[in-house]
Amino acid sequence: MKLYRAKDYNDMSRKAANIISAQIIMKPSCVLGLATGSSPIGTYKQLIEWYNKGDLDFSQVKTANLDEYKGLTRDNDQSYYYFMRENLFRHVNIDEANTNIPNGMEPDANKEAARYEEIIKSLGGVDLQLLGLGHNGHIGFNEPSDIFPKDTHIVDLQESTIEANKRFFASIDEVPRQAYTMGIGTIMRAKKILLIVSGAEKADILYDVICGPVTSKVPASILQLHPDVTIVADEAALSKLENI
Ligand SMILES: O=P(O)(O)OC[C@H]1O[C@](O)(CO)[C@@H](O)[C@@H]1O
Repeated sequence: MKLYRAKDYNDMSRKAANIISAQIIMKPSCVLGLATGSSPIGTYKQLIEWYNKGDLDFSQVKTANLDEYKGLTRDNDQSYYYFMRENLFRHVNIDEANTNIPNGMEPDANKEAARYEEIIKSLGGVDLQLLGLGHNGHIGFNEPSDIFPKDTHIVDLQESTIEANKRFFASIDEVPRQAYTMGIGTIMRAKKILLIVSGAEKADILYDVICGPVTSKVPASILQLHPDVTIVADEAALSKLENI
């Protein structure tokens, strides 16, 4: 694992955007695995800024998002489809046909999981997977459990995740209870992984991810076994890792 220390959220976002930009410049037709949540918003803003300056071209880039809430339509402002459109896609020259997000409205979970896994395969796999870190150690929506789920699947969200994400909804009752997510195997098959972490409330879990045992109780700890992981974390998130 390579670990880069950022001063704060903005510095983390700039460093992460630099790594993604380098990927796009070195392979214009790359496949980016993308994430939602608060963590990547600054990274996407920075990429948009560089695109507007003429420094980046997304015309050949393909994307596959990690996850999507089950039961939210694309025009629901809390769907991850909506999030990606508002926070990145509509601001750059990416072809919508080249963007992929699980279909939260597909009622047949097995069918949607198989379809999404097949799409990632047909893209030739993910070149660079961007990840945020859940407070309970989840990546995508792979919650702590007894196993590392292999492929894309449907998941029951844990109370702590529902609690953490209720800030985006009018009330906790509106937070979906299920989501489609890439599996841990899907994520681990990415050629490179970029994990971004910000804030003191992630310090304990980031310590477990980097220094703790590899365990499905802390899903992101599996990243210790990936050959090409870069972590960009700010000082607050790294506060339990002073000696590293
Ligand atoms: O960046 P946040 O908002 O802390 O969320 C962390 C992770 O949780 C999710 O939002 C899912 O709950 C992921 O998409 C994200 O990477």
